[in-house]
Amino acid sequence: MLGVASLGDWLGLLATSVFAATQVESDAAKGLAFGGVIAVRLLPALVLGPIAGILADRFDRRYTMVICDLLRFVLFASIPLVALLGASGGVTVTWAAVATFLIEAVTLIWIPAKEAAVPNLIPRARLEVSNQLTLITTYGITPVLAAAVLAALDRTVRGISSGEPPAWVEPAQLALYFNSLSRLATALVVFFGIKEISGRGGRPDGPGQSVMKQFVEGWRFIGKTPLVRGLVLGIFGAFAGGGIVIGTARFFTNSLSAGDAAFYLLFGSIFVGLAIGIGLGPMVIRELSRRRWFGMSIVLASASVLLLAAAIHLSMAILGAILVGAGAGMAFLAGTTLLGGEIADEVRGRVFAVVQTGTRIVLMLAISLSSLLVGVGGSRELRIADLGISISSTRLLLLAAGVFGIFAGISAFRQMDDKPGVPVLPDLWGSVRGRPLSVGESFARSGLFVVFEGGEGAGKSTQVNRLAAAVGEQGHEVVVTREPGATDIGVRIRTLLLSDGSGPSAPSPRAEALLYAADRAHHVATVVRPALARGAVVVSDRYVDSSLAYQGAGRTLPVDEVSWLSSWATGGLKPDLVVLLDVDPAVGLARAAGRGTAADRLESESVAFHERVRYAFLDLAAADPKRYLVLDAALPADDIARAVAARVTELLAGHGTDPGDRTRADGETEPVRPPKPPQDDRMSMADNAVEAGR
Ligand SMILES: Nc1ncnc2c1ncn2[C@@H]1O[C@H](COP(=O)(O)OP(=O)(O)O)[C@@H](O)[C@H]1O
Ligand SMILES: Cc1cn([C@H]2C[C@H](O)[C@@H](COP(=O)(O)OP(=O)(O)O)O2)c(=O)[nH]c1=O
Repeated sequence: MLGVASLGDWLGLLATSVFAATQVESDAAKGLAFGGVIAVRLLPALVLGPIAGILADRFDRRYTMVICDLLRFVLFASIPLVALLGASGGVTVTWAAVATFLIEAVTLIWIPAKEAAVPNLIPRARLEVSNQLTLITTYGITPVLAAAVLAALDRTVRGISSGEPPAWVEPAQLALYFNSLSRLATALVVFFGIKEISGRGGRPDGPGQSVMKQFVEGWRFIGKTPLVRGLVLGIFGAFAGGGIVIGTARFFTNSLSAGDAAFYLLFGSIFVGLAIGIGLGPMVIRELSRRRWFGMSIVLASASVLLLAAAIHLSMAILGAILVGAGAGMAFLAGTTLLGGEIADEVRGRVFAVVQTGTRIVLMLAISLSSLLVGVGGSRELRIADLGISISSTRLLLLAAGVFGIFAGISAFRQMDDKPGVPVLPDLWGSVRGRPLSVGESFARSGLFVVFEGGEGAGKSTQVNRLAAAVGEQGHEVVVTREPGATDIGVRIRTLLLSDGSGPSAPSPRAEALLYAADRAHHVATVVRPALARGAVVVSDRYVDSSLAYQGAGRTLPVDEVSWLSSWATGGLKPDLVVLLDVDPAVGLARAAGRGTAADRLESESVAFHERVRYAFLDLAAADPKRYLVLDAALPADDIARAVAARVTELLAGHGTDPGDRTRADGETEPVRPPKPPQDDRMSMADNAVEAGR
């Protein structure tokens, strides 16, 4: 209903401002005229915005909406009726202006009441979809539709009446009647159909607070709540960027030596972008944190303004405009949804009023100032003859707006980030593919976490014990542990995983991956983290990499899915050092067989399986060489033990002897002081091993 009713508004704004601009000659005057019309249209927001918010919070929102719509019904209808009743041209035009002003004023009161009511009607999870619909009809489809409908109406009327049509079927008048009736319909639907808008029993008397106090309180709430402040500033920033693009578009198309058609194309592109952003945005980013999405969208919009500033061809400018629209649309959608979902009912009306008043004022200032500025500066431009580009004031303004917007986006992002420490781009990428990164559980950690990895019979158990003895001798608390099976629950999981040979009783690959992850989650929570928090050196026989190698490469499950599962299980805990004992599967399996115990379910896998596992381990090590010590497992056990002890001693020294000074919040973050790369003979051993693996 809202979408249909706002049909004429957009076209009106555009048409009048262009019309005004064509009435004067000089560039500066054009700028002034274009900006001036828009400024006048948006002026009522300044006066009425604050009042609207208080009305929405103080009185029954349903009655506010119904009264506003009835007023608009009368006002819209009055414009053509005055002319029909035979008023003189001057009176008609004056009344049209007065009525438009009044309609604008009433709309200002209607919107916050409606916006504040919506979150009460719709479950939170559906809020985004509802906003999507409202915004896309208001900003995305309607302006385009309005142009099409008006053009079609015009042609039809002229076609039927062949010649000058009678006054009452003038397309513009028909559109006004249409507007008028759609308002009446909205009023009736809201009054009889959506009684729930009144909320919890209505609020006929409003809270017992003075209007002034309510006003001040609303502003204080916005200023003091970081999320709301970030949202409000971010939305303003997005509108300022959009405003500058609209305000400069006319002159910008000139600097591309493109005509009026190009201007309309550029203007239309912004709205196409808005529709794309609002309509498709949520589908693309899926589970991404909405708070992060908001900041990122503003950065996207601003960066696209930069693209626009640098555009040397109309196609580049159109792409820029579409992206500006998409970014602004997504920011607007995310912002509105966050505001609706996270702000208490009592202050919601005022916050929405500030947003709508603010956006109008920001838009007004951005459009009028920028069109004025480029109008004045339009004649001064620097031609770079060879490239055929002119560096006009328009481009400089766009450049400044883009840079400013990027800073605004980043600062909004920082203020309200709900996943601190989680890297931004991997999170975005993961979300697009349906697996957002989770926040690393933070805890104060002062110990050292060393993990041994490698194939069967590589000598991990042997080396774990050797290292534990060596570190213990240095006076550190050592916790020796392993996966799977270091806890009571783990022992039971281990039985499920490794006994029961093959056939239908064996877990399926995904079940196997989940069981290892379950063992790991419990192990990390009950053994590893508490020990690290105490400052102990934790030495584990296998950890996450085993899952990546065995379940990922071995069972050929997607490695990034297994990785995500493990990082969810561990809350992002990464080892400080992974010692990879690289062994030829033939050698390792023979050694394992030599232990005299029966081969378990995984040991019985094919040689090809174990080959895949081996190369997966080597790939992981090659991807993060700082964190890994790769050793050839064929070396004598004593040599290996010495190399490992040396590296761990170095790490312990690097952390300082007092474990207390290494307190940090752990997560996906690297250690504060990353271990130094291996030196001397250990280096050559590592290289040999990696070399052997290639
Ligand atoms: N560096 C080494 N050289 C030769 N044999 C070794 C070496 N390290 C361990 N072994 C032997 O290989 C077998 C498997 O060792 P183990 O530590 O149990 O490996 P894993 O825990 O990796 O399966 C044991 O019999 C052990 O004595
Ligand atoms: C930790 C882990 C182990 N495994 C496998 C590797 C081993 O074959 C098996 C048990 O490992 P392990 O305890 O090292 O057995 P052993 O001491 O007999 O060598 O579990 C995985 O497949 N995924 C994992 O995440």
